[in-house]
Amino acid sequence: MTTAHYDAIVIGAGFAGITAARELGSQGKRTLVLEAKDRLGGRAYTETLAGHHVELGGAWVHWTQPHVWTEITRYGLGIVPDEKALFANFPGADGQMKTYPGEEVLTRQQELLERLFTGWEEYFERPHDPWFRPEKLAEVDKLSLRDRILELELSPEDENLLWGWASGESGGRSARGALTMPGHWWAMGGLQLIGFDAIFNLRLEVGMQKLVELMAADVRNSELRLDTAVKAVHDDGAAVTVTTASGEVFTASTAVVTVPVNVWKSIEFSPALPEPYTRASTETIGVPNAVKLALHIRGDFEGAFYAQGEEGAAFIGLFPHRVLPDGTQLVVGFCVEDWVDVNDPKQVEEAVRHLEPRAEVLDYKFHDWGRDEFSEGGWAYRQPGQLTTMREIQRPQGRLAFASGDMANGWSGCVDGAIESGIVAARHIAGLLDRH
Ligand SMILES: Cc1cc2nc3c(=O)[nH]c(=O)nc-3n(C[C@H](O)[C@H](O)[C@H](O)COP(=O)(O)OP(=O)(O)OC[C@H]3O[C@@H](n4cnc5c(N)ncnc54)[C@H](O)[C@@H]3O)c2cc1C
Repeated sequence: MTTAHYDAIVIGAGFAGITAARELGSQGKRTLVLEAKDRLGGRAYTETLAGHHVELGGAWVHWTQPHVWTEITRYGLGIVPDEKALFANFPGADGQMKTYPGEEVLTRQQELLERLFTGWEEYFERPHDPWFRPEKLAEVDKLSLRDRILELELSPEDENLLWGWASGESGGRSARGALTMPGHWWAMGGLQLIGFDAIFNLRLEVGMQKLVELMAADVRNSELRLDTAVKAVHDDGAAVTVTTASGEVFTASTAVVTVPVNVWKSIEFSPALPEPYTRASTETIGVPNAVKLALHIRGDFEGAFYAQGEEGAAFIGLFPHRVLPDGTQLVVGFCVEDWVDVNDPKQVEEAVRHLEPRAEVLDYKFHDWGRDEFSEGGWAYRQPGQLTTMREIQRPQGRLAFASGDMANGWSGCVDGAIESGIVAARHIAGLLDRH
């Protein structure tokens, strides 16, 4: 049993946790960071495939994302764009996969996205304060992406350009995803396509996990324990006691809980968390069945491509990443339901070939975020109604503050939002410590 006393215990060492620890350390507060995995980064997870960095978690960043861009500037990191798609495969009007010239179909898809968000400036007048116009938010927060696409009364071919996108981002079904999720990103990106589209293209040369490691190296007054899963958190009003899965006990004046929202329900909090917290965790914000794959492929075609399946496809999309000098390429795939066993290379190849029949899979790496007990889901993608109540789950409880990229005010669902959320939680905790 360990009894050392800290100012704050930070639970989780993803971007939110490391940011909170760095903020608190810079103000002279002593922290203990407890991380369940054997590495930093959480949903930022960089691997190597065919000799190149590939991201199995968060990948894309952009200068319109103020918090992550500050870190990129601070550490002087380079960025690389993904390969531009020369052709794109989508389901055509009859539902069968069809190849289009890349530029033509992607422009058409973008025009449809513009229609989806026409007039959207009314809803998020101040994007970093999504509740600024509550009466307007109430009008749209109840809608799913499916509701809005059906409202547009598009031709079957145009609808098919959107179903794969909408269902993929939503985590399997376009009826699951709240329209306000991409709508808020649209507002954050300057209420225009260019700002929205830009967040799906640039990655860090050194890999996303390296950024969190650089930030962690700058955390002062702190101890870090990896392989230390937290099982219980008790706030007795005077101090916080944290018990780990192996039975170790740590105490501190406060704690910052930065595990994903979906994981809250798996930790015993006493007193119990208020109902909105348990509801959000049980309903899920992070998409429940997210598998991300990095694939090394070759095929009898020139250049990079983009492919998007129909709603319900085994792989919801293939995104171009890098064409290698030998003509083979790295692509990224997402699988959002249990329709394919990603441990089985034959099933993976079949799913890839549904989207691009000429592709041959040489090798691949993946991470199943849904089955990962320390994330219980992938990227955050709220469901209808969840934005209206999100503010309730941001509130500190007693000596606990909560931080997560899943519930940021700004770029929720992104690394940027995780950093924002870590800063806000640390500010609250530092204030609490200073007052006592
Ligand atoms: C497949 C995928 C693709 C994505 N793509 C992008 C993208 O392109 N761009 C972008 O900006 N964002 C993207 N995201 C989202 C982004 O990765 C997350 O928003 C961000 O990394 C979340 O950071 P966090 O610190 O809030 O949570 P996490 O990174 O999940 O950190 C939480 C930490 O808590 C730890 N933990 C959990 N339970 C316990 C416990 N019981 N005890 C101790 N520790 C525990 C976890 O191991 C983890 O390290 C993506 C996410 C996924 C999964």
